[in-house]
Amino acid sequence: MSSGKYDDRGNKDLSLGNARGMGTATPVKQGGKSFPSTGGPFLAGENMTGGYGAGPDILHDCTIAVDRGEIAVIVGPNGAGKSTGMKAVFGMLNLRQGHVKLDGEDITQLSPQDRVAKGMGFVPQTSNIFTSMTVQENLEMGAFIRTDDIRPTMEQIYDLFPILRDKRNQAAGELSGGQRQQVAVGRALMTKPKVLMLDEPTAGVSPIVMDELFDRIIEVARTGIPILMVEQNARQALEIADKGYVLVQGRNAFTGTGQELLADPDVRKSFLGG
Ligand SMILES: Nc1ncnc2c1ncn2[C@@H]1O[C@H](COP(=O)(O)OP(=O)(O)OP(=O)(O)O)[C@@H](O)[C@H]1O
Repeated sequence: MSSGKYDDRGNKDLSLGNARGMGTATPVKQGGKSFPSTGGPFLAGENMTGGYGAGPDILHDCTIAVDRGEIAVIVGPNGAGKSTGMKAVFGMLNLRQGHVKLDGEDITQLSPQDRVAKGMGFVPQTSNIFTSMTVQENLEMGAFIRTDDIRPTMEQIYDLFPILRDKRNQAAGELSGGQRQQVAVGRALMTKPKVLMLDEPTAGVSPIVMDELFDRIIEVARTGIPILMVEQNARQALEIADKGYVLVQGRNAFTGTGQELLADPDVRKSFLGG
């Protein structure tokens, strides 16, 4: 398994303001146990409280964020509100309290479409590809907001996911689970996002395919795109995470670096199977 510390591996794009080592280390002020963190996340949902429609609150003062050049992972039990937190950051929930900030700008009131135009890419957990369209058509659909030449981006995506080049004329619905997830991530990359959000990118795939997908995700992060993702495979995901959030019942229970969370006895006992 690869480590989340990838900025010494020749990532030329990380010069754009990697927040690591800048500012003073301060504890994250939120519910639950936290570890020191550096300031200035690139994308953050801060102190979010809200639910679906007129229903009860699912999120309670919940904060999730990702820094420049980093991978942040959200883990927690089923029903903890991980997907809801992602939807809130993407603008699919009306927050009663809290803010969403992108590169310092308050985008809480923007629609999901406007957030995409601002540089956010989101791969939802389900229905994230057009199964009856070919792989290439899926990628073209991903570029719907662009008016410039999309071919160079498509070539980059085929370089990143070579199997998609081989299967570009095949219906996406005929691909394996892991390959479909590559189509979904590739489609989101077609907008040339500044930040990528992934909701359970390894859902339903074998451990080997999961490792491959994580390696590809690390590669995407190395191109300079911060990644905020939800994962069921908590231990493996925290291994590649710069930052981790453990959510329980819509609240922050533990926050720290991936390594801190993996080493924490309480986190291990309750969420990582000892
Ligand atoms: N569209 C919806 N309308 C109403 N309630 C919802 C909706 N989606 C999710 N919920 C509720 O919100 C709570 C949190 O669900 P959510 O899917 O965010 O959890 P999760 O941590 O992502 O879980 P899982 O790991 O099972 O995907 C649950 O009680 C769920 O029933």
